[in-house]
Amino acid sequence: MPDSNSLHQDLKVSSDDAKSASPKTHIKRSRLGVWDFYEEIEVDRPRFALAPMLSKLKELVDCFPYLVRMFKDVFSIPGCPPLVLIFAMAHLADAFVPAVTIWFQGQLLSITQTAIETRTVDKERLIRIAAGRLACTVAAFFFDRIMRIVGRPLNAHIRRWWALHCFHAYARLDNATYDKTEVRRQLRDTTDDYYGQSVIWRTIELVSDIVTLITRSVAQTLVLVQVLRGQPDGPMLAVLTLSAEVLVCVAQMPIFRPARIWLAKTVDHDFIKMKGWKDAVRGGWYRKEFVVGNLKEHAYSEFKKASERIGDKDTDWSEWEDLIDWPLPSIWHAFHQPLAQLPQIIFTLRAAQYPMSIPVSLASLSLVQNAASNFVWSFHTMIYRMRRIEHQLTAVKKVYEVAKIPNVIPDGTIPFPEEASQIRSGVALEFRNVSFKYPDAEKYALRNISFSVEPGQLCVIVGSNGSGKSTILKLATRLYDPEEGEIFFGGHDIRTLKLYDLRQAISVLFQDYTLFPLSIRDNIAMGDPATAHDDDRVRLAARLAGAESFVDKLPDGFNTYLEPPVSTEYSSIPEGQTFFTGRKVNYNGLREAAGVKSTEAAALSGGQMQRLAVARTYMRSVVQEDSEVGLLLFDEPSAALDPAAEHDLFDRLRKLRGNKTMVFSTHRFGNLTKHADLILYMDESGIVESGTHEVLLKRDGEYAKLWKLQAQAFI
Ligand SMILES: Nc1ncnc2c1ncn2[C@@H]1O[C@H](COP(=O)(O)OP(=O)(O)OP(=O)(O)O)[C@@H](O)[C@H]1O
Repeated sequence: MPDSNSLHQDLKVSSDDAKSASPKTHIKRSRLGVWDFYEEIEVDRPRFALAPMLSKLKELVDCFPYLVRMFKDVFSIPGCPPLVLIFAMAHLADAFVPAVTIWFQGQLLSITQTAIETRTVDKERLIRIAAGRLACTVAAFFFDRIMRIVGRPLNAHIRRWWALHCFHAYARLDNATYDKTEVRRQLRDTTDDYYGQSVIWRTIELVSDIVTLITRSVAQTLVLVQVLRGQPDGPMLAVLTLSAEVLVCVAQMPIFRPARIWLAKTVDHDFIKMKGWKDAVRGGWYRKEFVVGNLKEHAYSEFKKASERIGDKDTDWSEWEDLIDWPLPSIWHAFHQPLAQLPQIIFTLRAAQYPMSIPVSLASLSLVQNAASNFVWSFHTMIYRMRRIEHQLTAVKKVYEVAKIPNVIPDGTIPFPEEASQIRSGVALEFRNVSFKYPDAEKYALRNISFSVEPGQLCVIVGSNGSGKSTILKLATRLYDPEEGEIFFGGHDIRTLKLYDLRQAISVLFQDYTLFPLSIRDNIAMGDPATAHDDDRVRLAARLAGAESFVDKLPDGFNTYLEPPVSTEYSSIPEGQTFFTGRKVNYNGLREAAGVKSTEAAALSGGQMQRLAVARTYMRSVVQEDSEVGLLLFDEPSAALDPAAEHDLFDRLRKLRGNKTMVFSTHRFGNLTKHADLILYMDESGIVESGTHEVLLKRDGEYAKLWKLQAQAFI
């Protein structure tokens, strides 16, 4: 583990100033192990020492409205207000227990003093004090129980509400927005569950802890001052004992931590390679290639070589982060030790000076130290919580801001279609001088593309890899908007149409389709959310796609999960371990009793998975007689199908589509292009040929060449 010295050294040795980020800041780059650390430094940083603390305070103040909103929201969750009140009351009542305990200790001290002076003891008072102390212990236990009992359902209510909030915030994001690095980061910071606790619940706990601890510390101090007022050297002992602790704690307060803007990344090939290999041996989906490729030895040797090259620099960023954020505590700890000894030293000196008061002083020293350790515990806990508050409040702010992340693709206002008949006869699609570049890409994916597909026509796009066929389909569904040019859908510029209506009117099957971690039934049913409940429709869609028979053969049929999203949990004792008694740990009996299968994932072939994806499309566009879909888009829907299944798919699609407009992107012409009303032949420069099969054959250009090449393969 690196220490602060190496951090300091690294920063000093290899820091250099990179290019200016803005007129008032520059970026300082440092090397920390395998990490490149970039920090934004203000050029005209004010000499004013409190500035970083004030920025931190401002940050906290900015988060405050979100905290208020969070509490308002929690109070609006059905069932929560009474639980919150009970929880808060128990917390507050608990805060006064230590102060009452000190008060009883003070009473004991005064009895001791009287006993020394008068040689008599008030027994009744002594019993009352003992009973009072006992009551304090019982009360503390009781309040703790209440907090636990109420906390559990409160957490559950909040978690449920929070899960819905998060789900909605995630689900509403469009593709281009989700792809943005800053959005991914924002989402990652608000992960909805942390050991079953939401950000909201953790914040509530934290805030109530801090309020309780402040109340507890203030109450304790007040009672302590009251009790020690009459004792010789009492206040001085109290001040000395507490100040040492306060000093250390205060130094650790977040406000004393400078506000820094930084990022760290690594370009160390060995570190990245090791991480890649670690993922490869741990992730189940790589195992097949791993085993078949005989990668065991190769992987180990690659990992070992990288590990030897990298040496001790193989540190995750989290280890450096601690040092960057908390460089001070060790210095303060050095002061702490001598300060902590001061009360004893003073006491010894005073005892030598006034030997008669030794018993009382001893009792007050014990009371002070007792109270101090209590106080210090509260204070330390409070500071520890305070360290988290900044992070926690920022998390709450992010929670609400995630729900407001604007989507990159702006919504239109015009409803579509104006009349249902517009859909039934198919919808026209036109690209007019469209150019498009993917975010962060340097090269244009499409340049000046124009074509027009009339309502009800079948258009097939063919051409070389990377020529932009899939991109055309992505732009037609507004996953992205073009940089230049316009796209018309049913005669409207698609940017003016309501996004929901546009996407309702289009059914699309992407080349890189995704099967969701849901049951096969749900995977097909989501093709048409409006009729998702209808099992017969799901079955029919599966039948049309040629999936029904193999799905029925699976042990759980349509309820099969391809990759179970929840895995079976086991105790931490590993399989095969032998106990002291000689018993060997074997989970097979438990697995059998619980009906856990030996392999949890259902294995389907690539073609079978593609049929499921096609079934989803059928569900949406073909099964429904009164379908609202007017344009069907297919991107390589037959890539994983055998020739018979492909022929079947193309044939069925042509027959079932009725009057709907259909656009296909494919490399495998089959007999599809023969039936096409329009064929677009693309290469990297754009659309190079267009027309019907006959026209293009006659032209004897690129399309004709490719067609003949494919036809020859079958002669
Ligand atoms: N998400 C992306 N980000 C950046 N560039 C992309 C992205 N997707 C595709 N591209 C690039 O855009 C260009 C067009 O890609 P597209 O997928 O549309 O081609 P295609 O004709 O469908 O290819 P294929 O026949 O291999 O499926 C390619 O140069 C590709 O590298």
